Amino acid sequence: MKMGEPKTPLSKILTAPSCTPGGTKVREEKIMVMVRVRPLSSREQAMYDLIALECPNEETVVFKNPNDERPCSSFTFDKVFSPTCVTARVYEGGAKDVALSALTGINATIFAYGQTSSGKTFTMRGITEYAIEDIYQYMQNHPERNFSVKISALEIYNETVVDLLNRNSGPLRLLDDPEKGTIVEKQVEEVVKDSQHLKHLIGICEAQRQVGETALNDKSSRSHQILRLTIESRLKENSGRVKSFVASLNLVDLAGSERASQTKSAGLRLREGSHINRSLLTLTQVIRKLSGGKRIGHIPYRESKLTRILQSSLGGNARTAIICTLSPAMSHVEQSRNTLLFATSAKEVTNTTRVNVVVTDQQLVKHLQQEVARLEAELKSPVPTSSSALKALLVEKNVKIQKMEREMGELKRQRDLAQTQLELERSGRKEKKESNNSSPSHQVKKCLAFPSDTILSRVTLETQERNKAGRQSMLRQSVSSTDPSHLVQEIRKLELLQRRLGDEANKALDILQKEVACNRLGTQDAAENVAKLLSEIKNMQILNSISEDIVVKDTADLKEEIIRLNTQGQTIESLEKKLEIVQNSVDRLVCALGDNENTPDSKIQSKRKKGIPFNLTNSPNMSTFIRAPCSPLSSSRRVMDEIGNTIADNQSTNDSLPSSCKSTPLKGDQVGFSHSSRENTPSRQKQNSVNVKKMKKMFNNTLEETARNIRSYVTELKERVAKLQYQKQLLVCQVLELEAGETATTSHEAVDQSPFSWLLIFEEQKKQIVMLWHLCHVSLVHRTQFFLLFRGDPADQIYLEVELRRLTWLEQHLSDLGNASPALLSDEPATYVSSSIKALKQERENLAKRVSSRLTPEEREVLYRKWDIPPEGKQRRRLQLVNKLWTDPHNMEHVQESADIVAKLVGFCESGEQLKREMFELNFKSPCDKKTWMGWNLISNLLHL
Ligand SMILES: Nc1ncnc2c1ncn2[C@@H]1O[C@H](COP(=O)(O)OP(=O)(O)OP(=O)(O)O)[C@@H](O)[C@H]1O
Repeated sequence: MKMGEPKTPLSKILTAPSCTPGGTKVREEKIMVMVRVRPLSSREQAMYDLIALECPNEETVVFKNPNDERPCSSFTFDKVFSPTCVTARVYEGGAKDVALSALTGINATIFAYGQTSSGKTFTMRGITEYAIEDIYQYMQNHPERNFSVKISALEIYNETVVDLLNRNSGPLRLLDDPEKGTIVEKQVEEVVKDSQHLKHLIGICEAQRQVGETALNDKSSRSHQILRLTIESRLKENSGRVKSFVASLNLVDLAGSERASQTKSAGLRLREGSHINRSLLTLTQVIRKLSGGKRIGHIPYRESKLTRILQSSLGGNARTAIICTLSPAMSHVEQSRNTLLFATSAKEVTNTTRVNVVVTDQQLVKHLQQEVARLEAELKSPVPTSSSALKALLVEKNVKIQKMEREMGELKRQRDLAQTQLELERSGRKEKKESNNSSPSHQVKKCLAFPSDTILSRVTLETQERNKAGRQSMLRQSVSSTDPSHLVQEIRKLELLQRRLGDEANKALDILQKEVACNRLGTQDAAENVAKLLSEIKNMQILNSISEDIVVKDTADLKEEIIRLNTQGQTIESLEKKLEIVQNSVDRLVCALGDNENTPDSKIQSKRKKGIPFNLTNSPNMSTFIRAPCSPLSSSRRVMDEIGNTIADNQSTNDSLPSSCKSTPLKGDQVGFSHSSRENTPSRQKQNSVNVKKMKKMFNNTLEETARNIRSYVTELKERVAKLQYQKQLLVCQVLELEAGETATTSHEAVDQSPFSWLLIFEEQKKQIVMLWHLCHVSLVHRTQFFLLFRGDPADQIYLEVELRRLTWLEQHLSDLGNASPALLSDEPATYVSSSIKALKQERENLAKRVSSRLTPEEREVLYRKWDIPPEGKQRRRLQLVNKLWTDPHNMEHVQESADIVAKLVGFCESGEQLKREMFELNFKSPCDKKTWMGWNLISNLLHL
């Protein structure tokens, strides 16, 4: 018989193996329970006993009682062997695997349980014989290992332990060993030479065993017999690895439970029977307690010597198989039922098995030396091994894992995106081939659909260069499907806008000039500057007039259009230069106004300036200026209100003031005298003088602010021109591409069409935008919307570019203001920055209020832990959390997390409101520049009237 490796039926393995500290595997396994029904004995047949048991299949046994009307009860087990099954089949059916486990270092126990004369000894003899054969066969098949087999044997007779290999030793004591469990003191253990020797020794044990005759069995075993084979196996070549195992195979033939009435026992046999029944009862109780699954409460192992010795096999470190033997006779039905109930409990008992590794002295010494060396090294170097340090390492590891998972997610996203782009590109090419006259692409429409009041940032060479490659690629894609007449119409619309801008600039400067002239305000320099401005703006108008003569035809001649646009390109550049000059002029004007008081000239003119407030009320454009450049909350409005109040006060104290004084411009130095002619008291003089000074100061402030607003206005004009120029460039590119035709397009297709190149540009732009948001104190909600919406789709390109330009300009503008002359500084940069910071602070506070309602307590707790927010802090935890959002522009992981949290707080996803690109419409409004844009809107609206 060829020996295979011992196997465990899968159904018996409850849990996956896990590692013990010693490195061996531990697994839980239920006791294997088999039932064997013997044939009717000759005695039973002679008594015409009926068969009460049937085995319909290999797992079921059924009671069949013709005299009983109760329904048949059936029992299922791992294996059921009918009376026709030979012992070899019983062995192969389950006992074999268990027996051979001992060869691989796993303890094993096989025992037979059943009433007297049910066939326990008959079965166990056969099992032992087959096991011995297989064990030695296995050894032969594994020459690389050295095996050693030892045998010990004992019987428990009337609760006395007797050594079957040394009967003269008398009763043996049971001892408790902390490592080995229960051991039998002074028990002889014979080293087995070979299988024959083993069989011989087992024969001696059999011969030594207490056997007696009963009414049911001529050779009834009156004791429990335990044969123990201890098998040690070691690899012949010792490679330093632990490769030695040791395990015991217990082959247990129990004495049979018996009824005195049936066995007709008396005297000695009766006493034996009572001991047997008592120890079997304890076994039954142990099994029943263990079968509950949980080892709660006391397991009465110690109540019998049998259960003490078998303790490790019952719920301990051993694979156990129980063969329950049954007589099929009707006369033994009750005993058989008890046996089956025992078997049913036994199949619920779980053992925990592991490989018993033998560590040789040599290996132990080597291992200990290594351990000592390791401990010494630890002592020398202060490596953190404390639990807190380990915890920190664990956290760090988890963070790394999370990061890697996120990176993986991002990579997957990029891969999917690239694939989608590739597919789009392919289908695009296909469509392009099919029709060259398709409708304008969505992308181009978006490029051209700039709202008229969109404010674009200044076009810088750097930003153009930065994304030139990507943009051109996009343009190439869009051009081929653009209707030429549509392009020309768009160009015309832009030109119209451009002309209107020129008009607006002109009107604004005209107003300024009138004010200055009317009020004789400022120095000679200021007047000159204004005059200069006027001529400059007129110059711009001349440039613009070039395009006014051109009539838009329904069908555009593209060649003409290109030539014209090329010329226009130059004029736009000129216009931009002119605006630059205008802006500088306004700057000088503001400087002149600011310096006015400090110059010698200003002292000379100070007397004249005392009359300015009164003159100002008669200025034809005064109302315009009060309303125009400043918001209703602006300082100029407040100043004018104060002036009005002062005048009212004066008027109330002086009703007889000549009406002409209220409407006719007066010389500054006349003001004081005018009042003093009526009530020329020193106190009144002093009061008037204070009022005039106050008014003068306030008026100067008003003018300065006005000039600054004009400067902002001109800056905005420049922005618009920049935008127009950019749009024109786009259109010129498109027209040129169209003109170049299919050949050029095809040759371009090979260049820079890769979606990956766009993704690189996208990532770069995204980082720049995030940094600029941070520098410009842009709203967190805006950042979140933008960040979550634009994820790298090629159609996002125009939005990213516009945002980048707007922010670049804003940041540049803020730093320009910071570097401007002291006169310019005043409170403007402070207003810009402080108002945006204030708005951001307010926004954070509002978001913090949503933390409790939008996040569950668990989510909050996770976030507090993740973002390192202590329970006790100066601020409330939710505000601390929100204050940490969007604070690290260098860390894209932080940015992503911040966006996710803000999105949740604001409810972008829940509300079902999908974020749409169109919501941006290239028309971003930043909270930090509200005042400036408000002013601009007011001026703009006014001038359009
Ligand atoms: N499966 C079987 N096939 C044929 N004969 C069997 C079978 N099982 C047992 N016998 C016979 O039944 C008789 C009783 O068997 P056995 O001594 O093994 O019972 P037992 O359970 O050990 O009894 P006890 O507990 O009294 O020692 C024996 O003569 C044996 O040969």
